[in-house]
Amino acid sequence: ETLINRCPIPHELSDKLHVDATSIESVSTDYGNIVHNKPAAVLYPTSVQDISSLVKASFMCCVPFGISVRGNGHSTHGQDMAYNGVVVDMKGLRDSGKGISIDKERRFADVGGEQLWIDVLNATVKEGVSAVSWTDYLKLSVGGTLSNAGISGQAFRYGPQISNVYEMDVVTGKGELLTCSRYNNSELFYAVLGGLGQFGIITRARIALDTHINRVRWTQILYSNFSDFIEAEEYYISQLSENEQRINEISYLEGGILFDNGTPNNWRNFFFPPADIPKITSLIKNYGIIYSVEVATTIGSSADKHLQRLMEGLNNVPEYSYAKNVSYVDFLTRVQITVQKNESHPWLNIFIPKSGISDFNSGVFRDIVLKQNITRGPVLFYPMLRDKWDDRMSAVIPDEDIFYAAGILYTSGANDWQVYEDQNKAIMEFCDKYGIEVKQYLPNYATKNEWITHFGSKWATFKQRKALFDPKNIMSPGQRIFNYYLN
Ligand SMILES: Cc1cc2nc3c(=O)[nH]c(=O)nc-3n(C[C@H](O)[C@H](O)[C@H](O)COP(=O)(O)OP(=O)(O)OC[C@H]3O[C@@H](n4cnc5c(N)ncnc54)[C@H](O)[C@@H]3O)c2cc1C
Repeated sequence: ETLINRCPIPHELSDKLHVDATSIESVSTDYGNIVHNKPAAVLYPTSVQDISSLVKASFMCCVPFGISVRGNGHSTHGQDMAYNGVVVDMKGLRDSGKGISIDKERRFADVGGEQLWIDVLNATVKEGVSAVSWTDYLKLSVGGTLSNAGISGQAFRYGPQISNVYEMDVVTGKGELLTCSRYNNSELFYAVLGGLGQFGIITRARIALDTHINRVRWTQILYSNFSDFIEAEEYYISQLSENEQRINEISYLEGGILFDNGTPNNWRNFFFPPADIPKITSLIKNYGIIYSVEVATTIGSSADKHLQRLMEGLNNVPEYSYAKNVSYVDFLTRVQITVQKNESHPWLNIFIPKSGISDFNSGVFRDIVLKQNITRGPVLFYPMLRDKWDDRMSAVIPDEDIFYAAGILYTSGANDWQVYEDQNKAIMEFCDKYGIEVKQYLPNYATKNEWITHFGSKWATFKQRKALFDPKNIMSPGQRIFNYYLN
């Protein structure tokens, strides 16, 4: 018998709660294809009221059942699952075709938590506006990225996506629907942003917009030397990070590490011209590792001016650079992914304090990743500024003004993901041994003590907020923070 059978479920949900094998299977795996957990049922809500009724039913029950939200299933370690509980598949709400409303004058969009960023982009661009902070890949749900942070090459300037939210509607772990912002129910607002789904379900977020820029210059500059690469990245962000007015200017910067593991056009739709690929491949073979700075700027803007300096060279001239002009929509949709059925994705995403990046380069990129030579997939490495994040939010970042986001985005066969997880473990152990205080992004831990260490000084507040908004530990059990013993 499953827990849900012991709880009275409101009559109006009976058609929307599915227990058939196809529905159960569809939410028992995720992008990672590593963890597989079956829920007792899947809810396909057609209204916010459905979500609230379900959470209330669990909350009122003597033995509550766990409830997870599946935005678009792009977790890598079962964070979106609910063993023996109920998964709320937000697809149900998305299918209703509503959920994005734009206020062009006041520069914001009210967006359902179930909406995908690609749909937000398409809807806003039609009105000549768009969001300021993005993720690399856009088939992610608004609720899913706001529960983590939502990062990409715009974050150094505009902050992560969680820094660009004005207001939200949230169904808490008690089933109440509350509106929250910095000024109203602020404790809930800060808890939910970066809160790993622990406090409730985001059903609406009010997102900051700016004028949509039609075209950008998209540039990639290659360095053979780590310090030149870092100097270039930090030069660019230091020139542009001030609170300049956001008008009419795009500036995006990400860094990547190129290994000799396939095509240097990894992940990106199309970047280097085919004729140049042999030259780039031989550069990589020559050096073992090539560092790449990828920039997008509004053509003719001050960002473009700083880019010119990079192309000409700071202390050293780059090995290679390539630029083309594209529409901003083409740029934002550059990451196109097709997933093969037998693939797993044991990804590791971490934030590294600036003081540790040089050791990280030699100890991790050179001594672990290059030597083991199992990494097939993009490796990202780019800087962020702490002051673009709000420390009152649940998201956890290193305690230094500049820190780097590293993403080691493996693709493995279905059965050999453990080899990659072992490499991830070796990376974390290296950082631990050399005192590099990294923080996992999209965190995944097996024990409560590891979670306590992860949250550090934020743990007490996180726990307090959990007691306030989800006192029965109903929400997002797949994250294994408060009910880690379940999976
Ligand atoms: C191919 C790919 C590319 C990615 N690129 C980026 C990137 O560039 N930048 C970046 O920051 N991240 C990136 N991610 C990570 C991604 O942001 C997270 O995995 C995110 O959780 C996925 O969104 P989703 O909608 O698929 O969430 P799901 O996997 O469906 O849900 C994950 C968890 O998020 C929480 N959640 C989801 N919806 C809600 C809601 N409405 N209310 C409250 N909590 C909710 C819940 O805890 C849920 O269990 C990428 C992931 C993949 C697979």
